[in-house]
Amino acid sequence: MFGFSEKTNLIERKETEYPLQDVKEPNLFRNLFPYDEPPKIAFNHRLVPINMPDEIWITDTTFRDGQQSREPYEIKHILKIFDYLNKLSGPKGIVKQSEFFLYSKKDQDAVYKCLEKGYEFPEVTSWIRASTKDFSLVKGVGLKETGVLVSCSDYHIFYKLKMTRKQALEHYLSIIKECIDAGIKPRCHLEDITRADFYGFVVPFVRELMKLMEETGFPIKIRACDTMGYGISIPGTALPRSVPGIIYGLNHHARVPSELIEWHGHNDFYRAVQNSSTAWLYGSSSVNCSLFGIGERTGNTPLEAMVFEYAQFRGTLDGMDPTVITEIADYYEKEIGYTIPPRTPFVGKEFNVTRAGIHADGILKNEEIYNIFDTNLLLNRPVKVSITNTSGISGIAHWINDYFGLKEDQAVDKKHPLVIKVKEWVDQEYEGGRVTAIGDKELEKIVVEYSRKVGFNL
Ligand SMILES: CC(C)C(=O)C(=O)O
Repeated sequence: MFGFSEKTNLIERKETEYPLQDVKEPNLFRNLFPYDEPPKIAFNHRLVPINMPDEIWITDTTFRDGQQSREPYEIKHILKIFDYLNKLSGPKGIVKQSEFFLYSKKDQDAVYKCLEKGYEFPEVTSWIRASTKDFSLVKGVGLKETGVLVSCSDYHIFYKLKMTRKQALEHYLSIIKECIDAGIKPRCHLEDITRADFYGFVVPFVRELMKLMEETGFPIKIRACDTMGYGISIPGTALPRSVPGIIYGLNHHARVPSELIEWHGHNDFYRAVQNSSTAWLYGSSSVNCSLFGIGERTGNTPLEAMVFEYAQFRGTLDGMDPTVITEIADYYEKEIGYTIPPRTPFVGKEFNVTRAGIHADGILKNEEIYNIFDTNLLLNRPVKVSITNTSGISGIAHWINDYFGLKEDQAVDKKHPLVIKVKEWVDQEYEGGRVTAIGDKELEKIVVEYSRKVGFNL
């Protein structure tokens, strides 16, 4: 790992108490969330130290948050995706866990079948309604950990639960105790933490959870859920929106060790990836993601993005095989029927496709000029040039070489008669009013036709 020294997660400090502030009226942070205007970002210029844990990892919510936002996967899909996650995770298990619903017989069957595979990673965990019956269900299925919803903003406490903060805190504690009594490790999903009163509710509540952890010896995970995507990663922003502030505060004021902190982000303001990286950087070991970011509304943090964030932070993929990401994308498109938006980083059809002639010219000289990394090696996706009116003669030469696999002596350059003929055809198309890109199959036909005319063997 670069630039981060060995350290303990919890620094020595004097005990500071954060009593619960049992307010009469909800604190809706109207200065930040006026509702009839876009939300606001406030700065208090407080900087907290970067504190990346010695171990970081990814957890998966494809089958929970991911599935709740789309039509359910068939069991065969779940099993195949689970295989892929295992393969991607590598021997070190960087994709550590995956969470599953247990509501229906189908959900439970999927869990049993994934467990039968006997994989160490990802570990199967559950997501349940917090009730005695559901805790015994988790136990019965043989899972060790479950997610429990403990919504923490006043939006949820006052308006959804219709409770006071004190009532909510007591209610949540009793549920978590029940979970522990049932012998299951709780993972507390602090829903809507980026709109919650951090010192008035979150810290006092999480302190109680940490006391319970000390008393019972049961690890209690704290998942910080940025339910509406309001989190801000910029240093010096004020709580409750500050991701560095939330992670630092959980770690140092609520005393949660890094390995028990997890960030769960949403992408409503395009910040999911950045916020998850920030969570890692400021002391959360775990970031919760879903494949292709499929999740409620605008989605979650894309898991594949965090594979590459991991590699960039750590300087190594640590055994993860990123070519599996391409296999998963193909599987989603061909077998599940999900269309990945073409410009999606790492997986969209166009993510490493260039159209502009000037870029194609660069690629022809040396592909590193316009490719983010060796996408062929790391993702099994060679850099591509797609032909339009702006592709130019170099773009056409690159397309022909790539499409027909022409290498070295065989490769055509921009002076080749075939390339010149095809370029004339492309120009005529656009001069004639064409506005669409030229598809691979269409161009293949034209190239084959002109190769005969110029006597070039493809
Ligand atoms: C339902 C909760 C836990 C969640 O997924 C979120 O807050 O985004």
